[in-house]
This record gives sequence, C-alpha cells and structure tokens, in this order.
Amino acid sequence: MVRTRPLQVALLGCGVVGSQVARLMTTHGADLAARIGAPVELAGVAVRRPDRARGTVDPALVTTDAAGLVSRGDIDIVLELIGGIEPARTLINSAFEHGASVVTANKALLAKDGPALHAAAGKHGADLYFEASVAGAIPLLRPLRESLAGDQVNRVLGIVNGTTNFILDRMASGGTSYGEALQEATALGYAEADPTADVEGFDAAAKAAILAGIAFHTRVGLDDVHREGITEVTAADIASAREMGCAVKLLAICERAADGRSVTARVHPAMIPLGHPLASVGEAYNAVFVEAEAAGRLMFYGAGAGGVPTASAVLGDLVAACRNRLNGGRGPGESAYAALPVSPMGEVVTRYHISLDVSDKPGVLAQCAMVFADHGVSIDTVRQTGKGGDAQLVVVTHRAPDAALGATVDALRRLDTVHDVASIMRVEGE
Ligand SMILES: NC(=O)c1ccc[n+]([C@@H]2O[C@H](COP(=O)([O-])OP(=O)(O)OC[C@H]3O[C@@H](n4cnc5c(N)ncnc54)[C@H](O)[C@@H]3O)[C@@H](O)[C@H]2O)c1
Ligand SMILES: N[C@@H](CCO)C(=O)O
Ligand code: NA
Repeated sequence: MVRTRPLQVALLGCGVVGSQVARLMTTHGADLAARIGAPVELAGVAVRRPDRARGTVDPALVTTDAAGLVSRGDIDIVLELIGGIEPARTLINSAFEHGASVVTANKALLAKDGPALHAAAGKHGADLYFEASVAGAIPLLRPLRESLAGDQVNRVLGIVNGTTNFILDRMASGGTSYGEALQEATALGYAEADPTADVEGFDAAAKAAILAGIAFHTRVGLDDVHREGITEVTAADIASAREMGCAVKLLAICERAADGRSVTARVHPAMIPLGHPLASVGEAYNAVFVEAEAAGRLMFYGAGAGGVPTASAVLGDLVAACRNRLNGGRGPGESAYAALPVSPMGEVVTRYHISLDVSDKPGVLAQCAMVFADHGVSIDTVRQTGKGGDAQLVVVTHRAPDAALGATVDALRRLDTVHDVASIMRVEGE
C-alpha cells in the first residue's frame, strides 16, 4: 500500500547529473512511489545560477540557498550533486544534523572525508549512499558492500574514468588529438568541472580509494593511492603497445598482498593484451574486475559517466534511502574493521615495458641487460628497432617490485650509451 505523505527530497546541484535526476523523478514518479511505498516529492532544487533553463523543474522549487534548503527540517533525503569539497561537505553535514539521509555522487569528497561523513551519518541514524560516485551507472559498490559481504575480495582492477578512456580510445583509433578528444568528452558531460581531475588521474584515484576501502574493510585515503594520469601518454606509446599486441588503458588496481597482511591501491596507464576484456572497453565505458576468494572473478561493465546513466545510480540509492526511512532502518555504514596497512607503490609487483634510446654499438645490449640483472629485474623479451643514432631497445620484464624497476631505470639513465629512457609503462592483465 502506498502511504500518502510524500517523502521530501532536496536536490543540490542541477547540472549534468542533477538535471537528469530531476527529470527522471518527475517522469517515473508513480513507479518510484509504488516501489518505495510512498510518493517522493522534490521539495526544492538548489542551483548556483537560477537564470539557467532547468527543463522539467518547476521554477517555484528553484533556490540559490542550498544551506537554507537542507536545514528546513522537513527534508527526508538530500541528493548532493554539486561536486567538489565545499560547500558540498558543509551541506551534507547539515543535512545529517537536520535528520535527512544523503545520496551523493561526490567521489572527491568521499575519498577525502569518507570516515567523517560516515560517522556523521551514523551519529544521526541516517543513510549515506554513493553508488554513483564510482563507475557511474554500474552497480558496483552495492555488490561489494552487500552481495560480497561474506566473501574475501583480493583484487579490484578496472577502468573507472570515462573521460580518460574516451581520450585513449580516440587516440588509439587515430585521427583525433588528445585536445580534441578531451573537448568532446567535456561536451558530452563526462569530464569533471575541472578536467584536470580526470586526465591527471585524481578522479580515478578517488574511486580507487573508495573501492579499496570497501573491498578490504580498511580506510584508504587519497594519499594512499599511487596516481599517474594520461597526460604523458603519447601516440607513439599507443602505437608501440599495439605492435606488442596491447592497448593502453588508465587502470585502477587495488590488491591484497599475497600474505593477506597489507593492501595497495594505484592508478596509472598500463598496457593490457588486446585479448583481455578490458582492452575492448571503448568510449566512456567503464569495466571493473573483482576477484574474490569464493566467488572467483566477476566483471562489471557499463556506462561509467554521463548525466542519464549516472542519474540511474542516484535514483537507485534514493529508492534505498526512502525504503529505509519508511522501515525505520539504515543501510550498511562504513566497515573498516580490518584496518590493514596500505603499502607504498615500491612494494607493488608487476611487469614493465621500457623503451630506451641507445647507441647502436657492440656491447650496449649486454650492458643494459646487466643493469636489469644487477637490480634483480628479470628480462622477458628485448627487441631492437632502428639503427645508428636512432636505435631503440624495447625491454619487457618479468614481474618485479616497482622500487627495483625504479632503481634500474635510474641506473640505465646514468649509462653514456643510453641517451633517453623514452617511456616506461606497466603491463597488466596477464
Ligand atoms: N558527469 C558525470 O558523468 C558524473 C558521473 C558520476 C559522478 N559525477 C559526480 O556528480 C557530481 C555532479 O557532477 P556533474 O557532472 O553533474 O557536474 P556539473 O558541474 O554539471 O553540475 C554541478 C552543478 O552544481 C551547481 N552548483 C555549484 N555550486 C552550487 C551551490 N553552492 N549550490 C547549488 N548548486 C551549485 C553548478 O552550477 C552545476 O550546475 C560530481 O560530484 C561529479 O563528480 C558525475
Ligand atoms: N569524470 C568522471 C565522471 C564519472 O565519475 C569520468 O569521466 O569518469
Ligand atoms: Na556505480
């Protein structure tokens, strides 16, 4: 039976995602009410620029006073879709203090202040849901928090930033420059307000922190995540990867150490074999592999960015928060009991693809190989391209600790016969 007093929803931010949430709440209002067991009503929509057209939003609901809206006292659920740290953090805390539950897509804030936000939600008996914050529309956080709550997750590996995947995909198919592809991704609503967050890997690192935290029941902050973006990936890197039968992707990788006693989290461009399912993830799509002890390998795939798909995840959380409110319960809060240490990048063990510009002289290959051997880094393959002043050695290693590879590269740079270490890329997914 549908109860009659509507649940009151405050929408903060009516941009790419917020405007789609408002539209879908209106067009699917009757279904949402039936699924929740009570009607849901937009009580107010806080915007920064009220003069902008808001589509289906009733102009009478629009306000520039977000703080006033969340502190009205009659709001059941606040949807925070402004993004960034402030004023989002203050508004979310105020929402909890005034008795509301919160749904947010704000990974930057969650990665920075997740524990404090969870604590505030718990203190006020409210919910904090954030499915849209990682991998957009893809149901990923709820499966990790709930469906896999009885299993042990050992690894989460995937493409979690749509903008950079879009750019790398466009660069790989040729004809589009990095700058043009970024402009296109921004126009399509994939990029963050400041796209530096996407291309420098901050967005993916925030998502990796959230994923690692949930997967390993451990607090993982943004500073714990090793981060490299795609700004230094060149068309030559992509071409060289293709020659080796690989694609270049920006990956987020969260791993439990083999002894189970520590974890790592990292974001960086990597080469993956073209036969690997992640290599064929194009456009702004995301895909995430989860490896769990009992479940084995699971793959989650779908739209990782864009207003409409992301609104789906926000509405799913809205329904969950409304149901909890009606039933008088709460969804799962933070689970950080394992408190595993997060190891530095130097302890990560993986494979590497290194291009060296070298002198084409007798003994150079042996000299370089010796540097790898001296640092305990075993070589898998070596290929020479070019001749004379244009000679290049392309070395692919077996698995080695990141710190050992770093020391190897430093030593290679000191050799007179090595003119440049043209590129270093990790090789994953084998
Ligand atoms: N766009 C996506 O594909 C996507 C996907 C997943 C998650 N997200 C996240 O969703 C959130 C919103 O992203 P978006 O793409 O819709 O951004 P957006 O920039 O399109 O929208 C944010 C809106 O908030 C408004 N705003 C700023 N300050 C405000 C204030 N004080 N009061 C009221 N409104 C204010 C802005 O004017 C803007 O319209 C961010 O946290 C983002 O990381 C976005
Ligand atoms: N800017 C983000 C939005 C989705 O979180 C991306 O490109 O993936
Ligand atoms: Na998601």
